[in-house]
Amino acid sequence: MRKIIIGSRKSNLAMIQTNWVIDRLKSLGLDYEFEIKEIVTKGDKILDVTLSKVGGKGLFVKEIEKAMYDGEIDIAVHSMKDLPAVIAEGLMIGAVPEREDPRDAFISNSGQALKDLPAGSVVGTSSLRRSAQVLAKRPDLKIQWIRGNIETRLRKCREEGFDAIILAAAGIKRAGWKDEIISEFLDPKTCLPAVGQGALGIECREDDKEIVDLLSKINNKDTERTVAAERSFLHTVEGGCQVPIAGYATLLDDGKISLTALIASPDGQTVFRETIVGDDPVSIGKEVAEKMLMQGAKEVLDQVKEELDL
Ligand SMILES: NCc1[nH]cc(CCC(=O)O)c1CC(=O)O
Repeated sequence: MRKIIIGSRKSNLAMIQTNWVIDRLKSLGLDYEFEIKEIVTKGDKILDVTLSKVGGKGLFVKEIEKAMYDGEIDIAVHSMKDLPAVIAEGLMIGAVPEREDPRDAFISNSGQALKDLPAGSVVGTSSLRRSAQVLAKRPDLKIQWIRGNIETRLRKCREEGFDAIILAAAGIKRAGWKDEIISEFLDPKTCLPAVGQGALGIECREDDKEIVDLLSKINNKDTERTVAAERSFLHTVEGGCQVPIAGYATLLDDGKISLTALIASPDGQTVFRETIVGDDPVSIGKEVAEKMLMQGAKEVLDQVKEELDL
């Protein structure tokens, strides 16, 4: 019997996600044993600067990928939205299970919705994507950077002068918090989710056929296709840095994919938003990206990268 070793960051959410995947794999009833190996990443160590300044995506994955190359672990469970658009050579996403709620959750101390918050209220987030979209709707609010895991942010929200914070609904739900702590589920029209938000990406070595085969059994085709469209958009526009970019795709009744993409300036004053419908995820992602870049989103992105010194 093969023992499969799964690498995980030690945060509460990472462990919950890893255990969720292990349960899914165990329920297949195959003869495997599973063990979790904790891995500390650079993103877990750096807590004092905004993520966008220290390299954004990839920060949570490098050490995990090294452990995979070294054969220390066989599988790694990632939040899809933390994965860079390009997966490291020799590794692959073996499964994208069914997506959790992709929306952002607005949590205010008063219980008020985003539109009802008094002018000058302080909203905590460390995501340029969220802050740009909040400021686009409510330029009268103040954004204050906040870091830490879900529990830390919820505590800081109450204790450190914030009026509200924004977190991914998926993380809150997976971590076992009740919907009642959420003041408002932000509609994708108000705050378009991050590429891959709410989905997990399960990484493995390409040449480990046994694991590739095993993971394919917990893949969800619909989630895989929609997330692939979002990631194709990300891949075409980005080049590895943290900018106010959002992408969210859904499946239509006729089987086509509808992909909405957004690129904004950090102050929310300039927003490019496009929806495109098609069959092939990779082509529509590329197409929507090229369209937006041509319409002027390229200048916005270049400006952001310059300001962040990327
Ligand atoms: N960048 C942090 C991160 N990466 C994945 C999640 C959880 C939700 C998900 O799977 O998208 C979160 C927390 C958050 O954004 O509130």
